[in-house]
Amino acid sequence: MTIVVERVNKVYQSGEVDIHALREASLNVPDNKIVTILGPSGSGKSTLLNVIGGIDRFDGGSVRVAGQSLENLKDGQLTEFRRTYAGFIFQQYNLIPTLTVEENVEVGKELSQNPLDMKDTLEKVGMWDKKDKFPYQLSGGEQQRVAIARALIKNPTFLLCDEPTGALDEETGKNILRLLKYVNETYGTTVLIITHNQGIGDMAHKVIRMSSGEIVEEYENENPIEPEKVTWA
Ligand SMILES: Nc1ncnc2c1ncn2[C@@H]1O[C@H](COP(=O)(O)OP(=O)(O)OP(=O)(O)O)[C@@H](O)[C@H]1O
Repeated sequence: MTIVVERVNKVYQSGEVDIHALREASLNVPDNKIVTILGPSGSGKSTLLNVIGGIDRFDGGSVRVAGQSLENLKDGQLTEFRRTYAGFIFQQYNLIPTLTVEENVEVGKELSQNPLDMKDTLEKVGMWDKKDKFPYQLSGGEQQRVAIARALIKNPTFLLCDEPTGALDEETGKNILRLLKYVNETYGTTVLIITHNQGIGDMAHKVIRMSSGEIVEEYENENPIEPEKVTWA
């Protein structure tokens, strides 16, 4: 099991008010699977991803990822864990505007002790021929490919994707989903995808629905559909 989350709570203090971003959240993610996380805005999806990826600490419960219990790790160890195992992909790509495609991906490579080959990785995402371009010279879909390459070159155990197609049109978005599926199948990388697009759930092996910090639904798809066939919403 790549990821085991058990009764995790996360509380943010906002002035006098406590915000329960996660309430007793429990979840198992088997190895090499694609998991989609659905739920309304503010339901705790990003918080769950950040907890699993070692970005956020949590308030009780346990998270076991790639054989490590995150609640027991000191800050430096948590940073090391994040660098070694987790690849992050965001809606807004977060590329460094003053660096070329190759230099942006190099940033990911430098974080890893066991990186993949640069040319191989950029070829896999279809961006080798644009390796000397800057982000502003690329379309949204191309920028997201670079962001995926930056995460992928670390050779992570799992990819955490927060609305990876949220800024993209249907055709480009489906291309990105196809790439994520390809990465899952080729490298055995576990892929977690947060989305507001219900249809994306149909291409996942497992679907989780969150509401008010709780995981309220969890089911497995026997036959996940191809990304091209996803109903776009
Ligand atoms: N750093 C923070 N400080 C205070 N409250 C926070 C913080 N981060 C998240 N929250 C609150 O925790 C709750 C869960 O937020 P989270 O971002 O996990 O939800 P989400 O489901 O990912 O939402 P969205 O779909 O809008 O991104 C929300 O009420 C949010 O306002």
